[in-house]
Amino acid sequence: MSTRGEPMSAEPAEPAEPAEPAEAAEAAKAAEPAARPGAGGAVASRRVIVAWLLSVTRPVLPPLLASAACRILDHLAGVGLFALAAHAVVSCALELADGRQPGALWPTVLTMVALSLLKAALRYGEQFLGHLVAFTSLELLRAQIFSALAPRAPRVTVTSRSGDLLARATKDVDRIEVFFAHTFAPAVCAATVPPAVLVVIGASVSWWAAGAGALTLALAILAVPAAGWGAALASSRRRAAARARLTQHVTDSVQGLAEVVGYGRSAERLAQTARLDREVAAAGAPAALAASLRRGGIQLLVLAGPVAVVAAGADAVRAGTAGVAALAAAAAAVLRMSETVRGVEDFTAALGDSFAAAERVHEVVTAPVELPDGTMALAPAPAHELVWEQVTYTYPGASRPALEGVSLRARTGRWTSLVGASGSGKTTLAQLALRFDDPSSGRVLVDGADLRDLSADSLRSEIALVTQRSHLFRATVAQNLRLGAPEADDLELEEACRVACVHEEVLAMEDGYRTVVGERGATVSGGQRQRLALARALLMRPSVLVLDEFTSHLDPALEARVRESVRRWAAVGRGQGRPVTVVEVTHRLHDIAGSDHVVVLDEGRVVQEGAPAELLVVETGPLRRLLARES
Ligand SMILES: Nc1ncnc2c1ncn2[C@@H]1O[C@H](COP(=O)(O)OP(=O)(O)OP(=O)(O)O)[C@@H](O)[C@H]1O
Repeated sequence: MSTRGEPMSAEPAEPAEPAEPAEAAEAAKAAEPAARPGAGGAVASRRVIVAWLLSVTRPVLPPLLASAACRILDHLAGVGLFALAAHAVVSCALELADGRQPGALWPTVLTMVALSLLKAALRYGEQFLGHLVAFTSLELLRAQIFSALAPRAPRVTVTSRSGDLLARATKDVDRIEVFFAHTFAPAVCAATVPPAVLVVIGASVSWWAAGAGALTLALAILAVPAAGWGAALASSRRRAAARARLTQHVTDSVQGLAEVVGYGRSAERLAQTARLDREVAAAGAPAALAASLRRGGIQLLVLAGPVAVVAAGADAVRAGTAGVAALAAAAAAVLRMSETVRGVEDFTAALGDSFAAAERVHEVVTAPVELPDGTMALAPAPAHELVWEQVTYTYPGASRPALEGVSLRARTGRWTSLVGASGSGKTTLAQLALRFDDPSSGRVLVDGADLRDLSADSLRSEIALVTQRSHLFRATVAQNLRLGAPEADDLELEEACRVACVHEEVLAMEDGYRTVVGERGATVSGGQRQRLALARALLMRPSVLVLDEFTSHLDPALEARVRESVRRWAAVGRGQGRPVTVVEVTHRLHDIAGSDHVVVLDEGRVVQEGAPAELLVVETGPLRRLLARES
């Protein structure tokens, strides 16, 4: 429990400079590209990232190509407009200077109007198709993230920070939009429009003028954007990691709002948020500086381009092989290609962020599945036997095992209670039965089959887990109940709620079973949430029910009612005349009298087990010590 005066998180209270070791370690951990399974493996090379992003766009390749084609034609139309205008103006000026009446301008004006309309349509087409590609690709990316997380669930929730995963699935994915919407088409355009225009200039005006234009454009498109790219990418990576820490902190603060306010820590949390905000800004400063320098350099080259074209093409005019108006049109065309250059500059400035985000998402998508699904299906049965055989388990990153050499048996159709002091390993043992993770050594068996060999789907359709903190979604009561049994009808819903002793309370809610429970079940009481979670599990008609402190929020009278009701339900089970297997984790020792078998755990080991009647008469020993502590 946090007490006044101590900071609540690993992040220190203000002042934060210099960073404390704990904070530095935390920051380094967050900056690590692939700390845990939620993150993944090592950072992939840029080529791999680009290939992966392009592979994501495969289903949207036609609109992507169409968008690039629209941009190319749009830019060519822009160049044509500028060249036409420059040609017309200089021709008129020359004719006036010679004392002649300028020729009719309306064909030029009409052509320019037509080009402008075409340009507008092409621009709209490029934007529309580009964003269609981007949003479809982002949708595909999010689907990739969730399908990558699904086989790692629920382990990923044990080993990864939810705020970090949230940042990867939302903000990082959004940042990749730049790659899809603003990179491919500008890059293709920059690679095609200038060469095409320069060839026309070379053939119709002067190859020297074309060469001068090519030099300035090549420097503006290739050399300057590449300068400082490595440093900018490193800065973007640091900023992405800093943003993830900020998201983690804000998520934590919002989820723990009651504690933050209740313990008077609002100012401290705000100060920590402000510090993390400053870290984000500081991490991104080098990238911003590089972007400003690039912009200045490109601007200079873009303006130098027409001057260089005129200087290099002057000889052709003097030699009479090119006209002044044509040279002016060439200079205007090169000036107009600043739009093409700007496209490259824009995506270069944002690409660092986009790449850093893509790397973080790629880590999630390509992280190895640490719990490969088994191929055998667990055959449905009225009940199953669970066996933990010499199980040792250490949480990722933990220095000592939570369980050490635990062997125990939860017999078919019996009620087994796991008791022990806080931290003795009861929950870990229960979670291993649903394969939240694999034991570091030893095996967990269902009816003799190793969980590693069984498919997760078949396992989870037979075994249901009710925890003390079961999650309710922001959905109706009925939708929450149907999570594991979508086909259950209303009568079955009501029956499950009756067994969980919550039916009357649901009926009393504003819209009964259609009442929307707030995010994380915020609009129902802790006890109601527990009983709804119990009803949800019962609705699945499991043959093994794992109950982890499932009555911890209930008052003694209600708890006794619920327990009695669940015992009656368990005795009938799936209605095949045989009781289901129940494994219960409990602190409440007065409950164990109704169990068939009691296992006492201490510091990750089994220290006593037997029928309650045998254990309760023993005058000394672990259970007696626990009972003494309780009274
Ligand atoms: N995600 C985790 N990462 C690292 N260590 C963990 C994690 N979850 C639990 N532990 C540690 O594993 C040990 C066993 O925890 P477990 O939750 O299984 O105990 P428990 O007997 O169920 O405790 P309680 O009765 O308080 O719920 C404890 O030392 C705990 O600190």
